[in-house]
Amino acid sequence: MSKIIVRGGKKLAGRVRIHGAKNAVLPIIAASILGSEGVSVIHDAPPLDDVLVINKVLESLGIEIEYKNETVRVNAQRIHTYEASHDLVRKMRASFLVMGPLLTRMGQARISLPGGCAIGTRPIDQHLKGFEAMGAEIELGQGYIEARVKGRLKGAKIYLDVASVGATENIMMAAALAEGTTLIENAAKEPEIVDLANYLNAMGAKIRGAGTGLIRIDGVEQLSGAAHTVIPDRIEAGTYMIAAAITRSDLFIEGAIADHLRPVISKMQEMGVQVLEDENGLRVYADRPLRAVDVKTLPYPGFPTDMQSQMMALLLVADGTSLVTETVFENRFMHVEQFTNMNAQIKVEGRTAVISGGNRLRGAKVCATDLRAGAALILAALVADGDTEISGLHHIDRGYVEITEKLARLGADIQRVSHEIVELDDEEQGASLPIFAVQPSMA
Ligand SMILES: CC(=O)N[C@H]1[C@@H](OP(=O)(O)OP(=O)(O)OC[C@H]2O[C@@H](n3ccc(=O)[nH]c3=O)[C@H](O)[C@@H]2O)O[C@H](CO)[C@@H](O)[C@@H]1O
Ligand SMILES: C=C(OP(=O)(O)O)C(=O)O
Repeated sequence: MSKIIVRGGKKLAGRVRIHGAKNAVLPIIAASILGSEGVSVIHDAPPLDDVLVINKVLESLGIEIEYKNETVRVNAQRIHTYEASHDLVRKMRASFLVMGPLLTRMGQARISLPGGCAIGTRPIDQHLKGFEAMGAEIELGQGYIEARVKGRLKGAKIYLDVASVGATENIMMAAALAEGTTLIENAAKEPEIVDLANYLNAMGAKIRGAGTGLIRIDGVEQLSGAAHTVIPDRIEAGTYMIAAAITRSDLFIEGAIADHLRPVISKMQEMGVQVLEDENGLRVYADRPLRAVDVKTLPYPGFPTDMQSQMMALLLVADGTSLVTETVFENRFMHVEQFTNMNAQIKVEGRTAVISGGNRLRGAKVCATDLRAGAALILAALVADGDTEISGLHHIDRGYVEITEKLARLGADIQRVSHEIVELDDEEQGASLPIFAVQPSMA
């Protein structure tokens, strides 16, 4: 078992490079399934566990994948099966994004029910409603979903009951090879949807309106592999913006796109954080006391749910009482209990957390209960008194490239240690003792 140990109290300084967006690259790799000619070359694919999983899902379908130097090459000319391996799909919710591409390309897809962070029930009814509207027959088996269509999917008008990111992406990919025109109404507007549409259009698709609530897809008969560079990760960028503010430091967040971060920038400015926009990124510094603010998560362009826990960490050090309301996922306050272990004062009332800022945070043993909760605990630990030990790192590894090394390079006192069993010989003790070994830093 690995842990991150942070000794709080250090100022940070310097530049941090933002990697490609996890939530953009996963659907883009899934969309590569659609390319029946040529090869796709996807640049700025971040080295994350989730990227390795989606690559393996494609490999298990018989697709050729090569992943080197943050570039994924996908040759999907031949596909051997329409069934995605259960072991891989259960590891990551985004694996379900292969359903739309497989169904439209092969006429059939069989996928296990997806896993993912335990932040809510996360149904897939809107994805299935879209496929059915396009003529697919859906069968729900024990632990899997099978979809079939005779001939090609047919374009349809699909109104999403919730502006789901995944459903918009899955339906957009399925519709790209459907016969006729598909309209997605109440579509999600996230930048990752736009990135996916740009990639699909580079493959030969005809998609307009991505980034608005109405997306029009004119189906084509064939798509080919294409080159694409993934957008920078707005959630990773937002996390480092908060690292700058919470430690009262001055950081340059290289590659951050201000337009993708409007709600985060404006909330931080409302708190008194300085954010300066530059064509190469954002400079963020905090040189005055921080004010409490209220935050409500919403679909884009609202405040992102994936930044809620990190923002809560920042509100813990602000003067006054803040309200954080989570409207996207019904179970995304698991970090509250962990923050409380660090001496934070938070009360949860339904979907709202009431945060009494200004309590001195104390180092503690805490656990990352999901990906962003893990990042938020690291942020709080940067300013806590004493040492904080964070476990549950498999969550953090899904979405942050070298977070320990990046923060250490900026000046944080942070290290990752792995728990190993070391055999001592008879003379020493005659027993196995666990020790913590510091992993070699990439810094
Ligand atoms: C890999 C990826 O891109 N993950 C992101 C994606 O997840 P994901 O695509 O799973 O999130 P959705 O936008 O689909 O979910 C939003 C809300 O819609 C509900 N819903 C969704 C689908 C459906 O068929 N029925 C339904 O009711 C969900 O339960 C949730 O309450 O968007 C979320 C919301 O910005 C982010 O937190 C995740 O980081
Ligand atoms: C919830 C997240 O990811 P996923 O949808 O892959 O679980 C996230 O990126 O914060």
